[in-house]
Amino acid sequence: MHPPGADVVLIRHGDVNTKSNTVKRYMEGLLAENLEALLADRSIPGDVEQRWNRPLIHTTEEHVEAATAAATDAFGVVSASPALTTSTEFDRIVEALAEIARRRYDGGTFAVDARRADKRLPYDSEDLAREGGQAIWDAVEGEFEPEVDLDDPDLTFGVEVREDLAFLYLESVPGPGGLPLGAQEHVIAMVSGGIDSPVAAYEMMKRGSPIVPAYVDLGDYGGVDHEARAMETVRTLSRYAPNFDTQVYRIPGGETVDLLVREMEEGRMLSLRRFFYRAAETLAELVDAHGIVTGEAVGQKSSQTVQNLGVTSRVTDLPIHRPLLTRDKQEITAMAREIGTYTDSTIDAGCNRVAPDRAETNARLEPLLAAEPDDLLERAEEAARNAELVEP
Ligand SMILES: Nc1ncnc2c1ncn2[C@@H]1O[C@H](COP(=O)(O)OP(=O)(O)OP(=O)(O)O)[C@@H](O)[C@H]1O
Repeated sequence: MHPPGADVVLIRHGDVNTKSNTVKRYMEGLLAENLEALLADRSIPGDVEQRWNRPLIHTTEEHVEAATAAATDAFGVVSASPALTTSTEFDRIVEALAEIARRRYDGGTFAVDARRADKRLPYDSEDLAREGGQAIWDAVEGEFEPEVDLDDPDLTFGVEVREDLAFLYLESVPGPGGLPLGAQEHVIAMVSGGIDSPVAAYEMMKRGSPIVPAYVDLGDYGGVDHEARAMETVRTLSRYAPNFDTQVYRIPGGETVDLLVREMEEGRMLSLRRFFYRAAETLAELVDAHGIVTGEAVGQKSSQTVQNLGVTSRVTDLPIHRPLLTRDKQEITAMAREIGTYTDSTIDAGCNRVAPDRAETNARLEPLLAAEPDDLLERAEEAARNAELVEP
């Protein structure tokens, strides 16, 4: 809910503030660029201004909620508030609080949360909270019995006074937090048609790494539905990163999967993982990416036991980032719903169809290498070099 006449979105960042001044300025610049791109992509009119130590979006009341929603999709943003700008004059702020109360406060408890950045102003935040609170009380008293609750109010009147402007707001909408996209180097995001991998990719984006999505075409074991689902999730992720390229590298894996199914039983899934990781490593070299991200979690599948992750990971020197490593499926599913990548389609395709009846859970490297096709890794490297770049 925004105050009547709201004309600005106040944006707060968190981890960016822990950086040195030079790094902070750089990251704030990235955040401003990303915010501009999000607004443009969604056709929301608004100007991003880099003021004090945080960005503002100047817009109109008609667009202030949409601009707030766009801002809280930007990585690095901890929260955003649609706000009304006033002068820093004490009486003007108090009067504006009373006006907001008349229009927006219709029962329950309230509190005033006032902050003053400029200590040279002739009043302090306690003066604002006291006089502002009284003005709010007086404004609504004829309609209902107002009540103050400083611990857990139903409605908080936020006031932030800066050097030459004050901002009044009624809510702080949470954003993802993290760091602005582009603050870290690219990583290869292994995306399947499943629930987990898009969430894992999102988590890396949240820490500032743009993704290079890679999908391994599993031939008859994948299929158009499987691929379509992977592409759809990448499209959803790209909405968070409109100024970054999210075309997908489709890596041909059908023939290798057929070979593994024909020639291997227990260790099949582990050799398939080794194929995936080596292909991702080769692709990373080609596109200058610096890591691989997957949706794996300890114990979620037989290929994801601690031993098996240990054995399969040795095929690459690149770090394999697994942001979901310790998460429960329920938690991952809830997150997928929140970021919009969840699909409840239950097509039986992908790695599940490749899995043998009796899968290895406690692999050792030497027997696995002895059992898998001799040219598995050459196949992976070649597949990555032959990857096709497709629009998601
Ligand atoms: N066809 C594929 N193309 C690219 N990466 C894949 C593919 N299949 C699996 N992966 C990667 O390997 C990880 C583990 O594979 P797993 O068999 O658990 O996938 P899934 O259950 O089909 O999908 P998800 O893990 O996304 O829910 C995935 O999270 C993903 O990062």
